Amino acid sequence: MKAPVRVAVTGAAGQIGYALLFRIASGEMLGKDQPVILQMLELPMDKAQAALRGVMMELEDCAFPLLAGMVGTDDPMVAFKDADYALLVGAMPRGPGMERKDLLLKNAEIFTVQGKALDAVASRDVKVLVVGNPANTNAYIAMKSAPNLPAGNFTAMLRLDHNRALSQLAGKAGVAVGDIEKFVVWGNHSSTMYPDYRFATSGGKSLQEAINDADWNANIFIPTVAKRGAAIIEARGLSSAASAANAAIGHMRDWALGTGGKWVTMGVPSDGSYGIPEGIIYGMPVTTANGAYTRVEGLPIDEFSRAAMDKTLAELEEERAGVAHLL
Ligand SMILES: NC(=O)c1ccc[n+]([C@@H]2O[C@H](COP(=O)([O-])OP(=O)(O)OC[C@H]3O[C@@H](n4cnc5c(N)ncnc54)[C@H](O)[C@@H]3O)[C@@H](O)[C@H]2O)c1
Ligand SMILES: O=C(O)C[C@H](O)C(=O)O
Repeated sequence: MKAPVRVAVTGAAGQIGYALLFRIASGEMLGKDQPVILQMLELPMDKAQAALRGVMMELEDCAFPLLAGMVGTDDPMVAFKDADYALLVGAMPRGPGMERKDLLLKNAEIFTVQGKALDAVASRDVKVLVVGNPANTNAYIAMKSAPNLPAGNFTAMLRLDHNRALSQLAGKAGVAVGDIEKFVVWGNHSSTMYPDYRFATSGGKSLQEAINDADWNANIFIPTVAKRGAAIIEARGLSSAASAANAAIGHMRDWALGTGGKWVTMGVPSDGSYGIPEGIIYGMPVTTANGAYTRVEGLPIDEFSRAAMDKTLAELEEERAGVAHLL
């Protein structure tokens, strides 16, 4: 049996937390041979702490063989102590009629505090996934608040957008969702994101050639993926939770265990490629192996894509300027 690893989850008693923790404890994220210690953070309020105690009772009642320990706390310094993985979920969700960036100033402070705590006490190799919105800029805030950790340890979740797009593409092209490769969502987890299937294949055949419909791309596909979060809020009255947890599991599993050459989308600090200024947390195609991600480099960017990539970049730069005073 492997030695246990420490997985910190914030917002553990929230909607996503409830859909996430049981899957981590069952081995779906890090493998069926990897014991985990769950370190769960909630707000220092009676209601939140009571809800967290309830979640911990339920985790106990599952008798997961891989659950080697649990910590429930309201202190980030306890939750992140020696953490190997940190899933930063706890933040306010948006409601109907809001954009995710409307949450920025409400949620920003969470990520300065948690970035500092990660910097102080987490494993130096901690893999951080920011889910709480606006995810890219919150990841940027956490990264900047943790100067002693490698910037590359901080990522934002665009995997839900990636998965949403795969299902739309599979439906349109009449292919199996699991056969689609070389797809990416560029930029911000917001309505400016750019889902891009120019390079995508299914069974080795080009999806762009199979679909061959520029109007569908611009007027149906891109807006459907970009506005899917809002459509779910409209339908449920609450933002996505099970699909968000599923995306978080996929993001972390791939980062830890590798994609075997397959592309996935991760929000990662730019290295300056594709004209994206260094440090901006931007959705990019990556492959992963041996616990590290590698950006897919050298893809051709046509005029339509350049405009879309610049638009989502401009929004990220605006968000960054809006939190500069906190960093
Ligand atoms: N990136 C994505 O694709 C994606 C997808 C879905 C949701 N989200 C975002 O994830 C976040 C959580 O969504 P949810 O539906 O689980 O919300 P929720 O309100 O159900 O749960 C959030 C939990 O976080 C806790 N919390 C708040 N501040 C905290 C802090 N400082 N420390 C620890 N815990 C804290 C709250 O008490 C609550 O229990 C929201 O910001 C939402 O917009 C992102
Ligand atoms: O849309 C939201 O506010 C929640 C989440 O980011 C989503 O994409 O479902």
